[in-house]
Amino acid sequence: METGPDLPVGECEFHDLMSDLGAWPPDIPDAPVALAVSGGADSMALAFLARRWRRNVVAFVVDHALRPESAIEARLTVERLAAMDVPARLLTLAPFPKGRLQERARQARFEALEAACVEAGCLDLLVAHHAGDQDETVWMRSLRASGPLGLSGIQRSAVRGRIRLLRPLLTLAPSRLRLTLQAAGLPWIEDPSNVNRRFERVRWRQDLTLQQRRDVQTLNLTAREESQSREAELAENLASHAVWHPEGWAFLEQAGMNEETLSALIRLVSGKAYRPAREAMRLLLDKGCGTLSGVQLQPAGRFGNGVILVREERALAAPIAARKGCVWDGRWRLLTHDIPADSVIGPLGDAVHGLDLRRLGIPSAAARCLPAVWQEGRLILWPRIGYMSGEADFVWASAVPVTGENQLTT
Ligand SMILES: Nc1ncnc2c1ncn2[C@@H]1O[C@H](COP(=O)(O)OP(=O)(O)OP(=O)(O)O)[C@@H](O)[C@H]1O
Repeated sequence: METGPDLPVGECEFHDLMSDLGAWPPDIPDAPVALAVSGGADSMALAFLARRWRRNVVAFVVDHALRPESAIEARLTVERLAAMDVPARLLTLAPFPKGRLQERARQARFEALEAACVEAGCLDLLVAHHAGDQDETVWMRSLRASGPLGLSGIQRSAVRGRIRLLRPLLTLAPSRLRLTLQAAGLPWIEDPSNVNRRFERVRWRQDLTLQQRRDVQTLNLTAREESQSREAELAENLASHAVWHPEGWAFLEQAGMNEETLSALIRLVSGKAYRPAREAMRLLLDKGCGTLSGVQLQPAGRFGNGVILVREERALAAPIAARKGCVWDGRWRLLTHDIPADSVIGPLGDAVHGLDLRRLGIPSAAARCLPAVWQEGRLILWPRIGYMSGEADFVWASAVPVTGENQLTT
């Protein structure tokens, strides 16, 4: 976090922060930049600054519908944004199942924001994490003995699903965001959970001393340097020794086998957002084959001198109702229109016996986990993926790219 004088964030300063994030396409109505705005001070300041930086922005306000007053607050935020000349859309979430509420709410919020961005033609979504959030995150991860990747903290830029998440305020102290709004005479909503000490983050927010914040910033800087060089090594190793196949499996040459590469490929093939635990990863590497995180590692056999990584059939998600745009098993998005009602997306499974897998060059275990459209237990649409000429278009839709998480230096 900066230690300079507490001043409102200026227009030029914000311009520079946005330029640091890369080149921006023209400021045209067809490609607005999206803003995630909760109505709190941080994201309202983001909206204020972003609108002065660019004409064409669009804000999305998510109502989680978890508290009785949330609908009123969300509408108020939409009105406040409109008064700032920021067009805003309200996204109200459907009720979600009980348990792991915070995690589920975050996931559902992201899915709604991503879908809204795609619909509005936005490639980039700005969120309002700031330097305080970064300190607390890194501090909590250090308490859990995270490695360099964890300690490198919240990323300033990250590809998530179909959009890029950008955090232009990540180096700014939250006090400066409030000052920015105060100087402009703009209101915001105080969320009571932001001061509820039941949450670990809130306790650290209130209790971290200045010295602890400084220490954690140093830790963060070192970790980021280290993960950037690891990331470069990983990219090089992948480029030299790994092959990604569009049917959702990977080949890794023996010469490229190491913990970092395997762990990145396992995350990719599993479709999950997180890498496997380090200890389990090491055990798997020692054994050279086995299953981890819903991925099966096996000798490559006819595919070459190395291993292949395929999705583990037993770990597949249950079938889901087939609708255009939906994602099954965290990996495959269905793009086809005109899907019969009451059909589901599920694995090809035994139906692979109807395929010439040798000619297609797909391991049987990988083919069994490919998506297909089923109706009353009958396969009605084969997948059209890679070299397979089926009728249903599926595209790979895992949440996180295999590498490139630390592509920006901050
Ligand atoms: N309900 C929401 N609608 C839209 N965007 C949201 C919502 N909640 C959070 N965000 C976005 O995600 C970022 C991080 O979320 P987090 O929960 O840490 O923020 P917050 O404390 O709830 O809100 P704020 O950052 O606005 O004070 C926010 O800065 C905002 O950009």
